[in-house]
Amino acid sequence: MGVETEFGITAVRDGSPVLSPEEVARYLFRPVVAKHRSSNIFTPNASRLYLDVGAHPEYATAECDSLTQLLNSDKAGELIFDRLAVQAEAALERERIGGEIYLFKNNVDSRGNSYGAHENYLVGRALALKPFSLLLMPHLITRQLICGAGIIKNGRFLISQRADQVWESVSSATTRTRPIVNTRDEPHADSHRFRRMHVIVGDSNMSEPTFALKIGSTLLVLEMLEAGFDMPTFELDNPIEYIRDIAADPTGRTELRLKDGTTATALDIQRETCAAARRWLSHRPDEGTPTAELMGVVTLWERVLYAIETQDFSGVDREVDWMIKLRLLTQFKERLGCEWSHPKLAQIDLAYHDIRRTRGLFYLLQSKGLATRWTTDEAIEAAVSTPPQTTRATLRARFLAAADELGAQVNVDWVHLKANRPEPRTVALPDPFSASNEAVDDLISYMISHSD
Ligand SMILES: Nc1ncnc2c1ncn2[C@@H]1O[C@H](COP(=O)(O)OP(=O)(O)OP(=O)(O)O)[C@@H](O)[C@H]1O
Ligand SMILES: [Mg+2]
Repeated sequence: MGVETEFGITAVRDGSPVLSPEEVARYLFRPVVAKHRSSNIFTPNASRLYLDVGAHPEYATAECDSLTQLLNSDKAGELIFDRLAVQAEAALERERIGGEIYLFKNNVDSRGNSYGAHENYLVGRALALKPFSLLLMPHLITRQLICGAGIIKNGRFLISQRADQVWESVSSATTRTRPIVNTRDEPHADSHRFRRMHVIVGDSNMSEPTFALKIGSTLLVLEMLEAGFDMPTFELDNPIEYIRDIAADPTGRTELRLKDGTTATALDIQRETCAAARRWLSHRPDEGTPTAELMGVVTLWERVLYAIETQDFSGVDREVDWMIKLRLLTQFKERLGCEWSHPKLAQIDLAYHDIRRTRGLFYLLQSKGLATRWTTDEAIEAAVSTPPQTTRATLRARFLAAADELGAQVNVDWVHLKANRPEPRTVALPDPFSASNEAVDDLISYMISHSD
């Protein structure tokens, strides 16, 4: 699995923006470009940092094979960017521009532009992607109840940011029509054995337990579908039609029409999916994400659905992003006696996603114990410099570290490691689960023996 996150960026001095977001992003990437002569690189933890044209710096985690490992890598990306932001602030200061840099881990900017949080799940090649994606669809459109990040939009509170931004269920395009599952066939692995399921409907999460719910629940559904486990199938008439209605309804009571003429609510779909996942736990092979970890996911999932059913969020409003945010916003709304459209509330909504640990509202809540943890600062810090040890990411990291030490010229992508000198030599890593490889050892020896 891997998660790609695009960030919003701005620099502010004396309350007003300085420089365009594109320019701020270039300041952010300056040390990266100085070292690598590129703004598209792999980091020592084997993840990818990327600045496309435009203003949304992206971090794509290394390949992970368990949930908490993935969470740590994702959170490490925030730290990597935050540290670059601190360096960029110093550069702005030196150049007498000044200002503080803000990086937002959200999905919609103040002008309504949307940017993504993409989830990648490896599945077997034997599955036909389109029917499989359709089976996954009921979960993907209703899971916002458990893992939405919340947003104020057009004078009301919605539970998900991305729900408003997708227009199709399954397709190969990412920008034109924005499908929920992207079928572009780029497995970044042996294409005879594997597929990469690219899910682009999720919100970026600040809360650790919410991230665990988003990834963990989807992983469990994928596992059940791949294993042919007996789970409820909801054949929706037109899934995409409902995604926005569900986002606007924190009660989960939105009724969805099924192909057989009956209806089910979003909450029904979540409850039955979660119940199947609970049963699956005692059948699944205990590999990849440990069953004990997924047990924690299912237990939280059940608690969140119960809170939605009873409309008493108090038991989980430190764990689910949209509930944490709703609670905070409601306090301010009552204090101000204002409508949802009040600009102060929009400001709070945005500040929730500020990744600076000492400034962002989410992190201030977390430091006060008002947002529960799933992992630890130590584990996240370790993931800044250390790759996942159980996937090919560890080979990439070793190769990059050796090249860095030797000053050797190399090129790397998800599948390939290439030493450029004296003669170009490439090693392919088509199996993401393979964490040792003699050819990589040989390639490193080759670099060592030809270093000056
Ligand atoms: N075989 C695989 N199965 C699942 N995930 C994978 C696999 N190989 C790589 N990944 C993950 O997929 C993500 C790829 O990120 P990247 O941003 O490079 O994706 P992309 O969709 O190919 O490209 P782009 O964002 O440039 O369109 C990473 O998080 C990586 O860990
Ligand atoms: Mg990407």
